[in-house]
Amino acid sequence: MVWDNLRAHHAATADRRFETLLDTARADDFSVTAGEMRLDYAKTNIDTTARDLLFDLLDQTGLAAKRDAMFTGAAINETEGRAVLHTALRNLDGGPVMVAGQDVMPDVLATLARMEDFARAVRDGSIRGQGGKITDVVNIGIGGSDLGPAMAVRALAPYHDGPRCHFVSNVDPADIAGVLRRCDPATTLVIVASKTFTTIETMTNARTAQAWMAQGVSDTGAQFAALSTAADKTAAFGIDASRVFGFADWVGGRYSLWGPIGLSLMIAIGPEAFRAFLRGAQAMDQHFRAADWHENLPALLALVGIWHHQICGYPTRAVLPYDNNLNRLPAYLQQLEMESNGKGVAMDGTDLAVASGPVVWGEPGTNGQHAFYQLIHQGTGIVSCEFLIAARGHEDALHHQHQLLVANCLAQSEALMRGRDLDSARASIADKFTGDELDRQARHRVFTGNRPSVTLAYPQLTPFVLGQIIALYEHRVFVEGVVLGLNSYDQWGVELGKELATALQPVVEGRAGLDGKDASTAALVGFLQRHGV
Ligand SMILES: O=P(O)(O)OC[C@H]1O[C@](O)(CO)[C@@H](O)[C@@H]1O
Repeated sequence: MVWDNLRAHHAATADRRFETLLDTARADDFSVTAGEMRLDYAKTNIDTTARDLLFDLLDQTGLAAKRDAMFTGAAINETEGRAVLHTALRNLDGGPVMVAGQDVMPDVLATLARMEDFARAVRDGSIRGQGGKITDVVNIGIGGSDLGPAMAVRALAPYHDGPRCHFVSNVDPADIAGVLRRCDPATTLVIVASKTFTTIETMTNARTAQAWMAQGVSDTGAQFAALSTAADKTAAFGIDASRVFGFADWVGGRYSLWGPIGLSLMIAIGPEAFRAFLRGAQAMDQHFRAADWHENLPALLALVGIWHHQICGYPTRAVLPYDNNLNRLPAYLQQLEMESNGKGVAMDGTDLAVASGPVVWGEPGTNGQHAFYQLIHQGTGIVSCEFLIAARGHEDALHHQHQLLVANCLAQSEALMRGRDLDSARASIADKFTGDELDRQARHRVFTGNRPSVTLAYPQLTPFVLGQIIALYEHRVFVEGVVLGLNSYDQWGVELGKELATALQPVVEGRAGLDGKDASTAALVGFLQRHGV
């Protein structure tokens, strides 16, 4: 019923120019400030009727109760029978969080303290490589065991005062070979990051790194650490328990940056800055739990997303950070959002009644402006855009460049909204063309406008603010998942490809025949074999 009402309201208002709604009152009403961040969603076609209906969706799905169930350790990941408690990893005050009758916080805080001791020792040289102080850290992991720390180390580059950090994820040997070539085994720490410690890409790369390390040092294990839930497997790999940082199955891979998977980040920026990062996320958790939906950043961001994708039917969402250090954020959010909400089956096993989550993509501004913004402004489809912008960068001496960056960010959302009509297009080139040619040329310069965007603004990309931003997106994914009625915390959709790859490996290597393979795959294997695979 609410969905129908939303669709009907969209149909009735779709042709309206939403710019006409915009005045000072709307700019204030359709933006929310929480902590240090401001989310502006005034440049959308959402009006108060649409917004009220969207709030009805939240009530209809019982969001408040489901949110509380998540924070208090209920097994809301129903297909795997697990709690979802990445929030416990940043519960720095240590108030009890119960899972199956047991408080998980003592273990969480003890692991955090062990990570801090380890990170400090690597940073100050009391844990050394066999050739001296650790100069390089190589994190080997994939998916959530890579994207989070890789994104955050990049994002917090201005705070990076520890050893160099490298990230190896792809099973393509070009990835690890390129990194190891730049490192000295005698002063490198290899961190094998894998929740399961079975992921074939990670384990293959870890063995390659082990062999590389053996060429340079006598005790390879002494320069390895592991981040995993599987203590038996890390021991079998030869990593001493004192260098293994474990976590529980209630931390999903794509939500794991806050705990041991964040070790490379902690080594890079130091334990104090890492705590500030956790505190930022914790502040967002507290906001999400306490704020009324009208003032609730994650809820509002989720509702804007639902309006644009499930109601308006815009197929993709572009994340456009005007913050170069967030250049891995779109990739990080691709996993967070698409692995969480890219599902066609509802929690109860029935087909999803509405569209699953959107395609998420993006690049930092201003680079994207000179690449794909053409389509965003004049393509036949509409892309909902999400801009991120800091008031200040970290390059004080170049603040004028930062101001130019800000101007570009604001100009884009304005251009998307306003567009340029035929008359102004004509006027802009009236000195160059006349008659029919003027008309023809002018049409190419028309921007339809009326294209929506939201802007997330913050003072500066500090560890605290980054923590807030990432937790905001995590909770947005949660809200969207609840409203869509699916389980955001499993990822069965990645399994089939893994199984088939395992079966195809001996075929590719020529140790097994092509029996049962389809004609296209067989022909491709044949081509690659003839060319030396
Ligand atoms: O940390 P692991 O167990 O190696 O898994 C890596 C990634 O693989 C996935 O399970 C998907 O294949 C992700 O969800 C996860 O982040």
